[in-house]
Amino acid sequence: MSLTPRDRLIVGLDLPDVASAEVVVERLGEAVGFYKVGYQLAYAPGGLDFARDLAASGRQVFLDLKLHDIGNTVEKGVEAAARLGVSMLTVHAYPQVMRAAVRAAAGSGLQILAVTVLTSLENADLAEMGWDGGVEALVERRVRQAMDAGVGGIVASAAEAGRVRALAGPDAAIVTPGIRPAGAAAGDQKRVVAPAEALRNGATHLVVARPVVAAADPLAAARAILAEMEAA
Ligand SMILES: O=C(O)c1cc(=O)[nH]c(=O)n1[C@@H]1O[C@H](COP(=O)(O)O)[C@@H](O)[C@H]1O
Repeated sequence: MSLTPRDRLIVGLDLPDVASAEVVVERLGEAVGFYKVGYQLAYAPGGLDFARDLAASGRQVFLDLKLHDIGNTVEKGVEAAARLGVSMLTVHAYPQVMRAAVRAAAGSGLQILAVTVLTSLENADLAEMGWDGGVEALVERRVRQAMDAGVGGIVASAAEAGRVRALAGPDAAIVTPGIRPAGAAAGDQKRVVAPAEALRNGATHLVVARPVVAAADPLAAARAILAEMEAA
């Protein structure tokens, strides 16, 4: 079954509290059916209950907690997240972490996504962290390790989506943040790609937060992105 732009657009609810998130979800109405709840909202009072209720209301929810801890802690955390009824959960793409997450999610319907190299990083940032091989080589290494661990989806920049597809095979989800429509401010993102180009590169899902939730008219912003995706 082929996915529509509406199935592929994930709006990041990077907002300070549940009340603000409810306003945005209400305004976006039927136009958007897939939301991401990340640090800011998840750690706000009621944030995880909101994620659970949003999933129960029929929306798909991507819980973006980017777990990275010892295996036992990751396992227990993933088991608890699976009980919220969300569709996707991120972990950092370290082999031990990914294996623990995949083990814990087995049979639950929760898809584990491996965050390869954050879209806010470029080669100089990786060198500062002790990796001199550059972004592409590190993404490739982590995609291979993610597939070995049995992870179902990859988070990377859409700039690397073609390479990710070649390594991850036909079934993996390729979830790409750092999406910027023409003219939108990059902010702290360094590896940015426009919506249509991201799809052409092979991304299965586009994660967009500020260009929608910080827009004066979030519905108009989301519709413009969906139209661009439709034209891809
Ligand atoms: O895992 C993520 O969702 C993620 C991974 C990554 O490499 N880069 C990245 O920006 N994200 C998230 O995607 C969203 C992008 O937000 P905007 O830059 O406002 O569109 C944020 O909520 C980030 O936490």
